[in-house]
Amino acid sequence: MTVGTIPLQVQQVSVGLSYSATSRTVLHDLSFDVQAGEILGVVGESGSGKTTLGVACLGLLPPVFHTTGRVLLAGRNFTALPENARYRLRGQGIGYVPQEPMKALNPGMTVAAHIAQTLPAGLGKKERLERVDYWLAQVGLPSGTSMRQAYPFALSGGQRQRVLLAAALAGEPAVLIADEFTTALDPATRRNVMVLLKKQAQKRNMAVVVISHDLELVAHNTDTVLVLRGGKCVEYGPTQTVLAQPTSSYLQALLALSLQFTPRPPLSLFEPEAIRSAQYD
Ligand SMILES: Nc1ncnc2c1ncn2[C@@H]1O[C@H](COP(=O)(O)OP(=O)(O)OP(=O)(O)O)[C@@H](O)[C@H]1O
Repeated sequence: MTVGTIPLQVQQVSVGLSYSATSRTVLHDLSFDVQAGEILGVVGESGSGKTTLGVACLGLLPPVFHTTGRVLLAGRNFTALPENARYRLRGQGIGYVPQEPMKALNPGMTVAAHIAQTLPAGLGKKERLERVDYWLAQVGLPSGTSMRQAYPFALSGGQRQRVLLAAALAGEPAVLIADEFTTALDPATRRNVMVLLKKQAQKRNMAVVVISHDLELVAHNTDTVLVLRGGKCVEYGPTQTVLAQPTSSYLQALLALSLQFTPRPPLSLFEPEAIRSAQYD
């Protein structure tokens, strides 16, 4: 990539959805850039269009969706490319960690095969094996035969998410879109993979889009944030500024809600009555 080129530019992207009697707009006229080394957080309530935005950037929305506008990768109009050219760019031009690991992993492929398929072409067998082990270790999974030869059904949810992250990072993409990729991870592992992602973004000038419900994760780990509501951008800018001075009533309410959380007195285990009578409103 030429120095100074912006890895990801989303320009006036709108996405409509039509099937049967349904016809509506899911994303409304979104525009933003993600610079080399930048991590952009995309937040918003369920159904606000976060995943649709990520998949639209990859040009992988199913036919019920209609996309207008442009997605540029390193200045090149990705949207206008024929599908075979876009296919070649996925993995190393633009990588993806999908939201649903079990759907994304091929049940007939081992962990090693998932990671190896995104590695740069032309590596020898020994180097491929070493790189698979390297990426497994990077995401905190054991390297070695038993993990390499495991099939997805034998993995926990958090292990599956990390295999997908390892596979995406192994492609050394210029742009990475990671959709809710820490939901099945314990807090320590979540922290470690975020540290890994930040280091990779800086080391390789990778532009990253992190899609998440988790305001805290976004607050601590992203440079910029885009808040979606009903498919519209209601806030966009440097994360610390946007979170410190929210202009939309939506983000103000969201922030107030996260601050209002007060821990409840602990319930004694093995006391079903206490659990039944507890108020979780
Ligand atoms: N394959 C599909 N067919 C029809 N409608 C869809 C499809 N995928 C998504 N939608 C609709 O598009 C809208 C945006 O969905 P999307 O998955 O992008 O939201 P989201 O913000 O990622 O939600 P979540 O946080 O729950 O993952 C929703 O109204 C959803 O119902």
